[in-house]
Amino acid sequence: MAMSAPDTLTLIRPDDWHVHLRDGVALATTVPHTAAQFARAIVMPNLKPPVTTAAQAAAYRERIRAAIPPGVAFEPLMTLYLTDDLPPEEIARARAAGVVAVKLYPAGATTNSAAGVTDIRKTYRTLEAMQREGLLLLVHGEVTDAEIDIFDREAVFIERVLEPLRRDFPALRIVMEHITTQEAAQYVASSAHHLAATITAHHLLYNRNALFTGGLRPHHYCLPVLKREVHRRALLAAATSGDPRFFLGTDSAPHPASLKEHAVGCAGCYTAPAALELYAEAFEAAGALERLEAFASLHGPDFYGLPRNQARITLRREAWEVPQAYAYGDAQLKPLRGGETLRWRVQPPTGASV
Ligand SMILES: NC(=O)N[C@@H](CC(=O)O)C(=O)O
Ligand SMILES: [Zn+2]
Ligand SMILES: [Zn+2]
Repeated sequence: MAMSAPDTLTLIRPDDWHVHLRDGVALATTVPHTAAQFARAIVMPNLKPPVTTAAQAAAYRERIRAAIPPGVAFEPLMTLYLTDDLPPEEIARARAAGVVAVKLYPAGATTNSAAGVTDIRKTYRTLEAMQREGLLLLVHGEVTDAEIDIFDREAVFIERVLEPLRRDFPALRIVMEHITTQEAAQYVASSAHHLAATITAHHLLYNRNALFTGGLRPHHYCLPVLKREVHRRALLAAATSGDPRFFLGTDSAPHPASLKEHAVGCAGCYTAPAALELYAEAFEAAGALERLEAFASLHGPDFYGLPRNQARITLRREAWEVPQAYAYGDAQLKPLRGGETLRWRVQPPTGASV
């Protein structure tokens, strides 16, 4: 990594291996933010209705491309949404259309997961096709059983779902998305092959106290929910370890402010406008800024079997205030840290209002 001065950090342009861009008018806000920082992004398929066919993924990719600002290089990498009856035949079509992965949402686990998988065994023929065709499986790794405490759902998922799944599909490449616990970090770090994990900036920066500091903080609510400090530290250690199984996935997940600040508030933190700055803050606090490039720009493409990017991006130590809100169609979208000052800034600045 070129670190010409401690106040400047230049790295290969990163990719975001887990992002929600939504659809329709939302794309005018989300796509410029993500494309300003990231060369590529794995685009989540949990639209309403979900993206379940190769043709839908290709059409969605065109809508995203139409929202990329002129002169900006950005490639959306598309995913399909796994359901109990996603036909195995769709996998070859998906691969031919450039789809790189399929996303497993246990039914009821998170936003727009109602159409998700009710029993993993129902998807086995499709998983076989994925293993054969080389598509990755991305997982939201939480069980949904009402009797399992929300803070334990990730660890129980590993034991009950992921471990048997990996035994049954030893050649399937799996990414445990947005891991939040020490158990998940240890499980991934101790797995010999075909398993990796993404980590969000907010799970590196906050523990569950952030949900209740001075009152209920809906903009810190996401799924999997923030955990204890011991878990945050384990995630930070994993992200900064240099272990190629861990890489960047923001899980930037926009919702209108009115639905976040609501009696039944939506889960998701909007971090895209300052994503790299937030990661830089977390890595710097761990004394590991020199490890940011591998986590943000190298490990992801290596695991996905895609080329590393050529272009570079520079962060400068510069105080700037994150806008309180962005226009989001007719609604308002409040980013994480809105109205607060960050100490790193991507050059040229990207977090401005759209
Ligand atoms: N992370 C979240 O809290 N929300 C995501 C869904 C998800 O990634 O689980 C969303 O789509 O809003
Ligand atoms: Zn998720
Ligand atoms: Zn997500």
